[in-house]
Amino acid sequence: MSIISILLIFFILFLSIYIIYNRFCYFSKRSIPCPPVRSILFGHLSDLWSAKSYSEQLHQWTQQYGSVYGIFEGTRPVYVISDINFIEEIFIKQFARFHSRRVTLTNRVLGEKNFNVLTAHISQLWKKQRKILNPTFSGAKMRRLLPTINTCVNIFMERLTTQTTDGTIFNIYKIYKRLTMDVICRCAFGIDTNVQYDVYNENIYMKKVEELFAKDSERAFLAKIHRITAHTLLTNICPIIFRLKRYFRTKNSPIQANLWLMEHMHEFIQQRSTEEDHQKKSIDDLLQLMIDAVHSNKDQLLPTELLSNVFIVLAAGYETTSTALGYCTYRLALHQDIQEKVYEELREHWSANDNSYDTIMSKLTYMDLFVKEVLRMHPIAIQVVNRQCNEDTNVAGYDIQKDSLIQVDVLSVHYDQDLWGPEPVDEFCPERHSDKRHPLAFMPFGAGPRICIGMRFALMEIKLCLAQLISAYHILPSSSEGYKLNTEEQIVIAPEKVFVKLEKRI
Ligand code: HEM
Repeated sequence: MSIISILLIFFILFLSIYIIYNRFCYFSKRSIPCPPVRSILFGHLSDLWSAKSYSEQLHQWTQQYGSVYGIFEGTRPVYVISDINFIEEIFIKQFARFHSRRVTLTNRVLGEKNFNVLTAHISQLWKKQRKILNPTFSGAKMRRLLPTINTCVNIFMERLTTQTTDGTIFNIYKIYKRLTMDVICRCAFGIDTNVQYDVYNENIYMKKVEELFAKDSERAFLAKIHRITAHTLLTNICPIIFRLKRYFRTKNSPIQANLWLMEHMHEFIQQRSTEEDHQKKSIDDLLQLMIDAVHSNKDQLLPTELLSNVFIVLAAGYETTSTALGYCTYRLALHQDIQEKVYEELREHWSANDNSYDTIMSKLTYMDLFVKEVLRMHPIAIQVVNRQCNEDTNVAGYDIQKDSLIQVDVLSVHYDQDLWGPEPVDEFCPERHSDKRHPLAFMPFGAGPRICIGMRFALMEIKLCLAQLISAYHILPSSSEGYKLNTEEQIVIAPEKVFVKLEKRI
């Protein structure tokens, strides 16, 4: 080897080390604290992926490094924030510069034409979709869906009577999953999948959606590599490899389940478009509402965008809501006094025949405080509460470079004594929500213009189900001592199981 080649190799090596070193100085140059970097390839991702819980790890670092600190995804800087003013700047005041979330491998594989309102990272695209979809989730439209949800809850109650006899301990979370799947399939596509009666676990949609959530698709090997190459010249390499892999049909990955579901959702839309106008008029589901919204809007959605949004409603509406119901039930079993207060309120203001939207959403004020406290203590989908910086800017005195990422540490916000005192933040206390708090202190559904579009839908479903359940049954913990939940974090932070006993109220 000539001396020139050796020098060249050394030069390239030196230059690469210099560039990487320089990248890792991003936060120290800005006097922002940063945990030690243990992997020059993955940055802090190796710590986060090996931690039991991604969100707990961020929360732990916040306690060590403060309410604004930095970590690296590969060499990409990520601001982890729980400072309320910083959050307000990003999510509201400077939203135009932070309109998108992290772009994942799934987004890249599906491509721009398949973006939905959750994944769209191009401002115009997201704005157009959100504008078209917002009316679909309005209070008035939710009112129309309430009877359908009620039908599903009635089946749920029926299943409870046949599956449980007094005193039997059982995992109610499993039954909630079937309920929310039934609700979303009926409300979104008007189809009765019979999933609540599917005792042999044969429902294919249920199976595919479970696969979708079984593993965090962002932790698959290729997705991990994508996370570190996404903002380098190698950005397209992982999507290309994935497509090749798909060609050779690798089974059971969440992305495969995603593609399978998309292909089958397509059939529903096709079927709906062949129906006569007079048939469609009698249909009250989200799909039809979306189709109507598309036609009444001059910025039309592409058929692929419509499909992708139909899919995201199914995916986002299932796991999150069943998990919220699981946590609510756990808290009711644990705090019998609070359960009695919810029950008393129901006796006073609600009857099974009066399932009006206004009663459920406005009259049950203690139920509202209770659900809020559950979601404060058990926020579910907090990894998605992130924003990407699309233009260099200054936020609260910090210079933020284009392409860096902002991740909100929601756990630290929800457990901040200054925001949630004077009662200790580890105490379950629904009443604390009666006091006026900073609007961004409560972020289970995110915040700002990109807040969860299905929030109203989810709350309606949760409250209606709890109203029926608490009126009919006394919920008891499965054990009198050490009644605890084991949780695991994939895309959502979910309990493994929620064991309870039910006793019929007289
Ligand atoms: C308890 C239940 C739910 C929780 C905790 C939850 C949580 C969240 C969170 C944290 C976000 C991110 C918001 C942000 O970045 O600021 C989000 C976005 C979203 N959620 Fe939900 N969600 C729930 C139920 C639902 C339901 C039932 C649907 C649909 C029917 C839904 C559809 C969506 C969509 C489409 C987005 C993306 C909105 C956008 O980017 O414009 N979610 N959700």
